[in-house]
Amino acid sequence: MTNNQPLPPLLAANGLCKSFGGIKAVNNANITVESGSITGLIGPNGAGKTTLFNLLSNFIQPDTGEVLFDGEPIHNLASHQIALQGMVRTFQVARVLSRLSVMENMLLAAQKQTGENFWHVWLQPRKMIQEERQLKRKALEILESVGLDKKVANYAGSLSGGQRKLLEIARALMADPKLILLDEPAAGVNPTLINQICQHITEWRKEGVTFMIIEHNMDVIMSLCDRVWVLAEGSNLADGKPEEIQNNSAVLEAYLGQ
Ligand SMILES: Nc1ncnc2c1ncn2[C@@H]1O[C@H](COP(=O)(O)OP(=O)(O)OP(=O)(O)O)[C@@H](O)[C@H]1O
Repeated sequence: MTNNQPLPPLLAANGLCKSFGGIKAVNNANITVESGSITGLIGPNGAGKTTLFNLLSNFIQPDTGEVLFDGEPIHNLASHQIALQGMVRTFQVARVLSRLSVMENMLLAAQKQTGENFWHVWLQPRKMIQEERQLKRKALEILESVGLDKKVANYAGSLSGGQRKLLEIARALMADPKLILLDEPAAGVNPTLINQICQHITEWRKEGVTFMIIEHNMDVIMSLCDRVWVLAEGSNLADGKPEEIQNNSAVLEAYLGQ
């Protein structure tokens, strides 16, 4: 039997609203992210992009509307449960644990470790040690792929801004995510490192990771994304392929009118 039904989106936001006092930061926003895509989210400063990310990851609760991840509502799930389901995020200012080493930052992000359970530490110490070894190997592989393998023993706080962003993305990958929400991965990063980050994102997508990216750097958006959503004043302004968005007069007006 053939099944020609299109796959449901990996992430869907329906009618999201969020106000802070009198400010409607997100106002009836609708977004979908297809599995396997690199999806962009752009808009002028203050358009509501980060607030929308916070809602998509249930970091904050919407006033109205719902978010479905893999077809399931996420409003009752805590951040770690959402990560276990396969959605992780990074922040505009990378949130690494400065006083821990790069490796410790990576290991903390790993999911489903036997060692997380107190009784397993007592009952299965060998299994725990094996798992830790495997996790370290995995962490090292990911760190190698982003060029941070020489820094494993360094404090995360000693990394440059760009390297912290790489560490944050590397850490997100430790959770074997289906979807990573990246908040301005190129902001404050030098052009060489931006190119590297873009190459890594393309590689990871080939390996099956879906991305949603907020970014002000239009070269990054245009070169990476399959589809771009545009927010203005908290609401959907446009969505489409990068070249369609580039030539959309309403989008140009929203940016130029800033
Ligand atoms: N916690 C908060 N309390 C009050 N107002 C907020 C809060 N968070 C966001 N806002 C307001 O909501 C609006 C949208 O902000 P948001 O940070 O989501 O925009 P953005 O598109 O991510 O902006 P930028 O591109 O400048 O980062 C802004 O007017 C902002 O001042």
